[in-house]
Amino acid sequence: MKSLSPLIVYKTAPAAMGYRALSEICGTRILNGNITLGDNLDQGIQKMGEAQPRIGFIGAGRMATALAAGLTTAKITAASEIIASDVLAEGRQRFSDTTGAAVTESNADVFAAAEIVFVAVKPQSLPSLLNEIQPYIKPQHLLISIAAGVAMETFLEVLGTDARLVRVMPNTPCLVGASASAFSLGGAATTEDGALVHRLLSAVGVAVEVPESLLDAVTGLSGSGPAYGYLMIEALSDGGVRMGLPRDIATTLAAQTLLGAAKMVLETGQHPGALKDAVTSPGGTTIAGLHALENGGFRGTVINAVEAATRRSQELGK
Ligand SMILES: NC(=O)C1=CN([C@@H]2O[C@H](COP(=O)(O)OP(=O)(O)OC[C@H]3O[C@@H](n4cnc5c(N)ncnc54)[C@H](OP(=O)(O)O)[C@@H]3O)[C@@H](O)[C@H]2O)C=CC1
Ligand SMILES: O=C(O)[C@@H]1CCC=N1
Repeated sequence: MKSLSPLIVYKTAPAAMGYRALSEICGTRILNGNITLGDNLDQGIQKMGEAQPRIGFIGAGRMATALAAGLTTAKITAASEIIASDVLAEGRQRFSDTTGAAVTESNADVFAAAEIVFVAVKPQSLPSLLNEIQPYIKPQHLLISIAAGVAMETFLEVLGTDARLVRVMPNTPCLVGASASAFSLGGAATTEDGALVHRLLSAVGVAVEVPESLLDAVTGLSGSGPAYGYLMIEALSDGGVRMGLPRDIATTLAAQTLLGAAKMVLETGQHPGALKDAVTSPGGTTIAGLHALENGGFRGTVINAVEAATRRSQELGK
């Protein structure tokens, strides 16, 4: 048996996976604050080197929780390989209850334990946060900002252009493996970093790389978009209730109808207009409903929504 401090294990493990992962492989006991590892330490360290680096979240709010839960459900990483910090006790509690992962009050703990660090605080909290975390960022860290609107230039002004930085705009359906994300590489991020981010995001949905100049538009469309979808589902359900359907049946039919329409677009590759035409019989029910939507300015309203959210994203970065 060998006895090592947690720090030594971190330094020994090639991918800094953390001693909990190593302990799962080797079998350990904790004695007087030291970890006692089994004889198969070398084998354990080798397995850790082949595995996914540990993932940290600064800010354990709604988006971080959805991402962490989605990643563990997708089995891209284990809950034991995730750590999150938050200034709010209730945020930490919700994160650990939902994901089973470790939480801490200390942002420094996250950088000590993880190689991939998601910055998941609100854009307004970023200026002070960046100054706080600047000393913790080492060459082994890959930083992933999910903050709406905040350009990578703002990060790099504080952190230096040597920082490996990726900006991502995810959305909350990553919780159920159905997110739509876009990302851009910045700073000293490598193509391997881009491949890693693509792999993580693809595990919880669809991921595309775009120039950073398009990320505000992505925010206005898919970052905020789940809320537009929920509004549409709620409104459809209200319509069904108005026409006499029980609420639970109306909501199920509304949600499944939008899910089905989305799958038809993604899986048939047909234009949404052609799919709409296939539902619309001459003189039938659908054209009556579509006419009412067009009279209400449906398309213009949705376009305005994406434009307004994009403009707000641009403002948040200033
Ligand atoms: N929610 C969404 O659907 C999406 C959100 N995003 C982006 O993700 C980021 C997080 O959003 P969301 O999860 O909704 O926000 P939340 O407010 O739910 O989570 C952020 C958490 O970080 C905490 N926090 C603030 N400052 C610090 C700090 N210095 N150290 C540690 N924790 C801190 C906040 O506490 P406190 O409340 O006290 O500030 C809060 O608990 C935002 O930048 C947003 O633009 C991107 C895509 C979609
Ligand atoms: O509302 C917001 O600002 C965040 C960014 C995208 C979705 N939610």
